[in-house]
Amino acid sequence: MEQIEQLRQTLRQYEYEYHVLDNPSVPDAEYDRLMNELKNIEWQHPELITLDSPTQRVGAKPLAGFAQVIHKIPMLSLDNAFGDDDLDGFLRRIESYIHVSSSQLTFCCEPKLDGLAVSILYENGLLTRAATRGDGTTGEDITANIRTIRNIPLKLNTLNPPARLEVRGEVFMPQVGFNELNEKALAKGEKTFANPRNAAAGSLRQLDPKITRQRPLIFNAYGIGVYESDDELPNTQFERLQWLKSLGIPVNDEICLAQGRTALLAYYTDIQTKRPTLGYDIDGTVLKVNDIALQEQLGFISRSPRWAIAYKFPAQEQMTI
Ligand SMILES: Cc1ccc(Cn2cc(C(N)=O)ccc2=O)c(C)c1
Repeated sequence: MEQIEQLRQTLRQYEYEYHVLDNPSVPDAEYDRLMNELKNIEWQHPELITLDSPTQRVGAKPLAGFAQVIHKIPMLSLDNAFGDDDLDGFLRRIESYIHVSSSQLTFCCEPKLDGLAVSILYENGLLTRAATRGDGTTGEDITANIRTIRNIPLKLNTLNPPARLEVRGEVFMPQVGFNELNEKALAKGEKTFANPRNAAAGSLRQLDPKITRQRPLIFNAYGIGVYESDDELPNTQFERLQWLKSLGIPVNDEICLAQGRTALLAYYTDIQTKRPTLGYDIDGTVLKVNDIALQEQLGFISRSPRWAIAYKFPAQEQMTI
């Protein structure tokens, strides 16, 4: 591999360690030195610049507007009729539909991140397009802004990438970053955001990626949309998320498997207990039937899946300031 690609791969590895594993192997100054070295080489030889170079995270100029993106596979939102249902209603519907006791069913359980759902498309391993959920069918093209989020890889960490992989997940802003952003905005007499979710939404809807780049945004994947490859995907939700992780895509650390009602309640309670210490806003948990074939058999009730609910916490009493 030629020297410049070796340098890029090293920088990708350092970014992965720092932004995804939160465990850098080199000091910031060393990363900075190598990044400046790459920038100099590309400055002298612009013809060598590639879409997936670590230097290509910030778009050149602000957009005039956002193009529309049609989602081939609708992006569902769990906040609908059956979304935040009670657990027993959810389990009963499954049992009566596929005649299996819920005590025999394994669920993939994850925290319900309070951010913005996005779709990120990788073609032959390169990040080529990203979009908001929008109304589930039509979203906005926010590729330039998504490329600035440091824990989102511009290139998948695999020697044989799928022809097409659409990664779905949540972009959110940690509470510390949110508070710092609002303090800075106050100091500059700019508008502040009501909560981290609004701050994340506002940051992704910036027409200038240089502004988005300065916002402390984090991405966590929770699913797969379009997939085109000679290889099959794993058969369960949990294994698919592990596979995404192996490609360098960040997945939340609180995701676990639980079998049966008691284990589901234990997960729900565990996350509720952890909630104040996570460092980011969540508004409950998302419980999904783990087996993909079962998910497909269960399908959807009108627009909401029979195989998943957002099992949310009681609304928190509003802060009185
Ligand atoms: C000057 C400078 C450069 C880089 C960083 C943060 N950081 C560090 C690494 C690293 N150590 O592998 C990788 C990516 C990255 O973004 C800071 C805070 C300041």
